Amino acid sequence: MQRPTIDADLAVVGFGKGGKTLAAAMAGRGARVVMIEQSDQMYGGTCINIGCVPTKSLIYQGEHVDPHTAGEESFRLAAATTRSLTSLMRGKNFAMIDSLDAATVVTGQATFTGPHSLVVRAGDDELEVTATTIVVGTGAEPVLPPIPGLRESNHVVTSTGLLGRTERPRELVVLGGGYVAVELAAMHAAFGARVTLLTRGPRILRHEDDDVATAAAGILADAGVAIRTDVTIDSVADTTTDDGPCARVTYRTADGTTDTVDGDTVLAALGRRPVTDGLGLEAAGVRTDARGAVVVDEHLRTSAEHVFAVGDVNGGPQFTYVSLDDYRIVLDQLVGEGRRSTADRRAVPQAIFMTPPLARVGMTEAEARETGRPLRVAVRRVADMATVPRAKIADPRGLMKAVVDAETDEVLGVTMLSHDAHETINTVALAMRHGVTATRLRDEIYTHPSMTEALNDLFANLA
Ligand SMILES: Cc1cc2nc3c(=O)[nH]c(=O)nc-3n(C[C@H](O)[C@H](O)[C@H](O)COP(=O)(O)OP(=O)(O)OC[C@H]3O[C@@H](n4cnc5c(N)ncnc54)[C@H](O)[C@@H]3O)c2cc1C
Ligand SMILES: NC(=O)c1ccc[n+]([C@@H]2O[C@H](COP(=O)([O-])OP(=O)(O)OC[C@H]3O[C@@H](n4cnc5c(N)ncnc54)[C@H](O)[C@@H]3O)[C@@H](O)[C@H]2O)c1
Repeated sequence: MQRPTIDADLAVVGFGKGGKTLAAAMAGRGARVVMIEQSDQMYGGTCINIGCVPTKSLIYQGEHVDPHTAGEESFRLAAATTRSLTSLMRGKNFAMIDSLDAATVVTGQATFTGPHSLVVRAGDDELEVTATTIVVGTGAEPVLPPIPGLRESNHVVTSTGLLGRTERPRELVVLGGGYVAVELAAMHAAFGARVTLLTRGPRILRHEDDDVATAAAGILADAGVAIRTDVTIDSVADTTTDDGPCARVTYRTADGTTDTVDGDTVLAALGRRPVTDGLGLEAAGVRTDARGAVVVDEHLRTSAEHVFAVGDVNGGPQFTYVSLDDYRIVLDQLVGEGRRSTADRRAVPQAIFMTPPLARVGMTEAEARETGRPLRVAVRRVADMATVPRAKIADPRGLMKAVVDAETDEVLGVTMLSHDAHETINTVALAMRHGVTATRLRDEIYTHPSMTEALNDLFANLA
């Protein structure tokens, strides 16, 4: 029997930030758009359902735990609020596309069958979608390295499994020292879980300078996260102790000693890789690289002229706002002047939502030193900055760091581990993008009291 077919101007695979925004923009211009999403629990993509929104909701609520309520109960309430929030946003996202006359949302898993055709499967149902232009926005998924017992354990979860929990873990073991590991370790500690974090390098947050990562680790330790560095994870095995069923993680430390830690929950936060398996990209002539990422040019065009890839799947930085910028590039290709490109991206900021948050734009000091440029560097403890009284009341922890070219006065990078850092960093990023010098940032007028005014102090202390 022949499959039913829909013909469209644009087919988008994956309801993530870049894909959905493009689908809405194109359908709004009257193009016939088919938006394909494999799960009815994922309208809106990773960020809304299993990424930024649930983590940030739980982190925020963890920062405001009622001291009179037990941690488990606070967590239960926070999880329920978070679930309502993601469910509301999922519904709104579905409606945003579904309500457009020119758009059709199809729920099922898409696979390429030819350069311009996809089959979408949901159970026994199959639908063929043909389109002039196809955009792949299938995101990324957690990596589970071949550590013996990791996949087999009943207690190991990825961020998706952990964020789906309504009960707080009693003893959480976190494997990894990056974004997901730090955010979820800090959040669970704030709700009173016992948390142990195992990381393979000499410190967490391997992309940051030593002084910054050490300060962040100190804050996490004070918040109750036990951090073990230079660890090699040997195995995970399910067992039962006096506390009940759990997983035992066996690891080696730098001096070769073997140790173990038990957790009723073990979070594998060991990186995320692009989702391209089973997409049938070869049928469309779309190439992938060794990591499975779709290979794209600076306009996000793949090796097939009419197929684009946006978001995590194209191997770029894994952030929602980068996926959004990918949308702008593809829209410009489809209906604009075709000038916008990934090469335009400068000073893209990032933030890890521990408490206080850690945000950076541009280079670390270590990266800047590698360029061989003459540098001036300022490192200031927030507690020593006379200009941030509000932070002294709210949260005096952390430090700020600026790295500047000593000859040109160009700001090369700023790191903030401080109250409101995720907001303040955007001002610095904008300044860097528009060539505002360190001296100008030092002498600008900022509101008082605010964290931004700390820039007066930071840039006055370059040495
Ligand atoms: C725990 C966590 C916290 C995060 N926090 C932040 C944060 O605070 N800030 C930030 O900027 N970024 C954060 N990120 C990263 C951010 O979520 C991602 O970079 C972003 O969501 C990627 O969007 P995307 O457009 O690539 O697609 P995604 O949003 O990943 O969407 C891809 C969609 O494609 C669907 N799909 C896959 N294969 C198929 C198929 N064959 N057929 C049909 N549909 C398919 C999937 O179901 C999914 O819905 C976080 C990530 C995680 C995991
Ligand atoms: N606030 C945010 O913007 C935010 C929050 C969460 C996630 N994200 C995005 O999602 C991406 C994925 O997050 P993530 O934390 O999973 O990845 P990550 O790349 O940030 O960290 C991965 C960690 O796993 C460790 N690791 C990898 N393989 C290992 C192994 N075999 N043994 C031991 N350790 C190993 C690495 O050393 C690192 O510490 C991030 O890079 C980020 O782009 C962003």
